Amino acid sequence: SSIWSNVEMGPPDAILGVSEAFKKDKSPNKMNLGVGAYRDDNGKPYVLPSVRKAEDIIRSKNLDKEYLGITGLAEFTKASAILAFGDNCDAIKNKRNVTAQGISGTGSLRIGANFLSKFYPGVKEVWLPKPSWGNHTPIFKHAGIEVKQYRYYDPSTCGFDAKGAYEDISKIPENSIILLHACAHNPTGVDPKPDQWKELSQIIKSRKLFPFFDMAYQGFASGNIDNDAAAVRMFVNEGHNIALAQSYAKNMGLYGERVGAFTLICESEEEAKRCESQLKIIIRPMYSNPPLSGPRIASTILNTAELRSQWLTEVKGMADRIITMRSQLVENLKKEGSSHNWQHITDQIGMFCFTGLKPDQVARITEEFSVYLTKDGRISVAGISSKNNAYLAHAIHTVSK
Ligand SMILES: Cc1ncc(COP(=O)(O)O)c(CN[C@](O)(C(=O)O)[C@@H](O)C(=O)O)c1O
Repeated sequence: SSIWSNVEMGPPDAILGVSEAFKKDKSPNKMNLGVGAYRDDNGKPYVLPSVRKAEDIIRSKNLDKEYLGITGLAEFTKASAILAFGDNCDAIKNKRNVTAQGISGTGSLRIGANFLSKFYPGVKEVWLPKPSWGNHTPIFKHAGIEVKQYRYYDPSTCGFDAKGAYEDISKIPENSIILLHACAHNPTGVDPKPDQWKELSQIIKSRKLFPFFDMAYQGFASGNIDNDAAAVRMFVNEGHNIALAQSYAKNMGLYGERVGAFTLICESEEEAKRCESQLKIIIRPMYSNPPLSGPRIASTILNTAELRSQWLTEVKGMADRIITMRSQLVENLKKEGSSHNWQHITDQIGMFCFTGLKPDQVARITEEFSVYLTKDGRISVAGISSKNNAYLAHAIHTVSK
């Protein structure tokens, strides 16, 4: 028998597999509402003009292609920490942060998970919201951290299960790790309100839990980078020394450039230096040093005043288009005569909408209308345009009446 005869065919990725099926569909009305990637109102991928301008600036500098250091491009990681924590964050001013460039959000989560697996002195279990981004579980498991869940989503309201979350988090064993989506929760689009974040901060402090924030949509959720980072900043101000994974895939449209950062807020600059040295020892045998071109783009945008403000209008433009698609979809569902309450479609925020469609309704809408979405009923709102919004409303109404 051949050397790999024991290797079984694995299942397609729950999210990326939807795009593969979409590509095979010949229907002229097909809609890909699977992967969380922004499309403009013509359904086309969108390269931000500020990104194109940054590329022109970089090209004119004729830079070399030398290796970056293990923790990446310093002008990128410094700017990334300021974007996340704000200009007047004491922890950043006192250099209590270690910020390393990661391979987008996934890679930043992964080096963080590996660091925690090796050095976290508490309970090596991470508590994810139920449901969470599908990739969170294998990222932590592959790093040797067990995964548990706390109640987060209430199917009866398609909203935040505050009571359930508070109850479950109050029972998490002390010194465990808790993962929090900073904004635009994936897959539900449901975010706690500011007063609910305050309550979560209190409970998490009382249980001595270690907060690991995943911020993959800063600016993309509300259209405002400060609003979207409010929970992260409030936690740091309340004294939590958090970990943070950032992604620039969505808010700068740098998907395939793989631009991200991992931050650890430490007790002191001296502790940050020790943690940085160990983070480098983890990264070096993993991929040695991170990619060059993406962080140069992000750093040029973040560190060039007029490009930064142009970028802010562009990311708000993306957020606004998504918000418009949500309200148009609710309007069109009303026009279809749907008797359901679709308020959650506009209450939810960010890239995704948890429609509440059941697996059999998801199967039907794909089969009969070539609308592609994940089995859990999550749709990527960016896949909707003013041209196919009514079609989608008709399809949803037909399978849900
Ligand atoms: C909460 C969350 N965290 C991290 C990431 C990582 O993203 P990246 O490594 O590309 O920076 C995603 C992307 N999730 C998806 O948008 C999605 O759920 O469709 C998609 O890109 C994916 O990879 O699944 C995410 O939704």
